Amino acid sequence: MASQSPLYIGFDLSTQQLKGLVVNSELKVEYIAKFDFDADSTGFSIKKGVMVNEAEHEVFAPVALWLQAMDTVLESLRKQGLDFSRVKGISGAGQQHGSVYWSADAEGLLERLDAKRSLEEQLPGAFSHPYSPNWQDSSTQKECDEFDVLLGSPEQLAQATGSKAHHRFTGPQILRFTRKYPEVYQKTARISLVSSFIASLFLGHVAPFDISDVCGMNLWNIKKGAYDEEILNLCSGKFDVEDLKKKLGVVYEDGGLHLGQVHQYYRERFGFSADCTVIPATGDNPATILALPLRPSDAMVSLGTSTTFLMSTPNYMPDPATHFFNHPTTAGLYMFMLCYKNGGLAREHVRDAINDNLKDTPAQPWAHFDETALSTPPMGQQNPTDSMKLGLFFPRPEIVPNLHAGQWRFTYNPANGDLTETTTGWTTPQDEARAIIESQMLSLRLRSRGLTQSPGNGLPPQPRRVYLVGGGSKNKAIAKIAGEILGGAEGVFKLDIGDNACALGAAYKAVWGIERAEGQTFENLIGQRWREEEFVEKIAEGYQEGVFELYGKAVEGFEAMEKKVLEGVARG
Ligand SMILES: Nc1ncnc2c1ncn2[C@@H]1O[C@H](COP(=O)(O)OP(=O)(O)O)[C@@H](O)[C@H]1O
Ligand SMILES: O=C(CO)[C@@H](O)[C@H](O)COP(=O)(O)O
Repeated sequence: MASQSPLYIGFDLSTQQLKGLVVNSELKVEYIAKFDFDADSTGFSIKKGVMVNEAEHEVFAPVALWLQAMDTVLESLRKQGLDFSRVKGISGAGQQHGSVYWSADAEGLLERLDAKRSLEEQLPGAFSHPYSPNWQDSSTQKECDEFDVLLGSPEQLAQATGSKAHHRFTGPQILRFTRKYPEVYQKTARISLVSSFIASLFLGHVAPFDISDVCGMNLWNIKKGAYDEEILNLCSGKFDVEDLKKKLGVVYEDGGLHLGQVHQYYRERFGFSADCTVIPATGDNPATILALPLRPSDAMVSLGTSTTFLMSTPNYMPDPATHFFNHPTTAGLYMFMLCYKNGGLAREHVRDAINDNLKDTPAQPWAHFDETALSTPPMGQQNPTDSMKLGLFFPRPEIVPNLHAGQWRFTYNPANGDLTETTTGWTTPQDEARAIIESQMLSLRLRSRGLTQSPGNGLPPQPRRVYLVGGGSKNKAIAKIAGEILGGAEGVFKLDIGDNACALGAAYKAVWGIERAEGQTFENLIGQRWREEEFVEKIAEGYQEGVFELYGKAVEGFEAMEKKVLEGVARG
């Protein structure tokens, strides 16, 4: 007899793909389906999941693409044999900050979904605007300046909302939308985040924002646990602030809240049962920290399209250089985050340059990149007295630090502090394989050092463990260099489910939302069911005496290099 034990689905709607991942109550993965936006979609002029308007620094994605993806992922799960009637809970993870603009017809269209037709066929009329601004967008400098001065300074905005103003954050994006598309804004009935958009599809009506993902808007006052009225007032532009509040909707504190039963459409079309419950979907980064029982001393590095550095902490210490979010499940905890726009795609540029230079693209496209990175000594120093090679590699405008696109190469002598912008001594592109990984990891170490402590035994401050997740976590060369720079008293680890961490975290959120006992925390429930030896794998050494300290010196040079580049840009 077929098993009737419960199953839970986590969707991950990220920049380049939609995944659906199904786990059982024992946290074991049973099914995975993936829709790659570039490779699998039809009818959209996208590249790497997005469209670009260079003239205005806009980056956006067609919402209908995500409907096509959802139709296909559900079909694929059906074809794999998933018995949807066993699914008791659905949650999701959405690329953060993106906004979806629903029309006045949306609620009716969602409510009346016809099981004989796909979502893509039925929902185009549900959107007042066909595109969702993407987190890589940098069109909102003017709006960010207005947000940053509103409460007095970027520091004060960060105190209130967890972050200073950022181009991609939804508040500045909405303000720009009111200016660029005033008529469309007026006709917009509701605004969703990508996370609440996923929940809305399954509920059959517009879902509330999630308590963690709402912190990616620059609108939510984290300490007050409410929208910041003054900021909302700015965000509504020339329009009525009360109307904006209606568009945004209420926010509930409980990340495991039962939002409602899955809509009839999914029962009829796929065979979901009537007691399948929708749990709030959260951001892809908050969902990533739910993929394991993360301890405050651990760090996660997500190597997706963006690179992000994540920690779970009870200390709310906002700073304009970093982000704090409410923890997606546990009141009193926060997620600390650094986010880099030039992550996976910037590494791919160097990878492609190396393959072009060798006139060879191997079946495993990263093979030459990895070999080159590993055969280059730390910071390109053939001898300890050589200068270190340090660089910044930003094919797109960067978030950390806020810099325009460009490449900068330096040499740094730690003995006398001599720092020179030069390409002399650099062999391009070979030296860049190691240099780009080092550049990304040194920036993480520089900006997270205030949060790390000594793990004991006289070791310098560093994470207990570094977990790598996202597409790049498959790469052992990156893992090795990450361990040398970031440390990790116990080593560098990756999850057994490879690059599906955020879909997994979303599925675990659904397990917790449905199966938790009264008052049981996420950490407690997942911790009890967690099988360390099955679920994680050590992929590289962490702390190595000597090289960690050498990179400590490189951090000083890296900090000085960034300062010099920023000063140069400010001078024009
Ligand atoms: N073997 C590999 N080595 C390094 N990077 C990789 C490898 N495989 C995939 N990637 C990177 O992973 C990125 C996609 O990561 P993923 O987490 O799936 O993306 P997202 O969640 O942002 O849509 C790609 O841009 C690619 O650069
Ligand atoms: O903007 C951020 C976080 O602030 C990005 O991390 C997005 O959330 C997209 O993530 P990926 O598609 O790279 O996973």
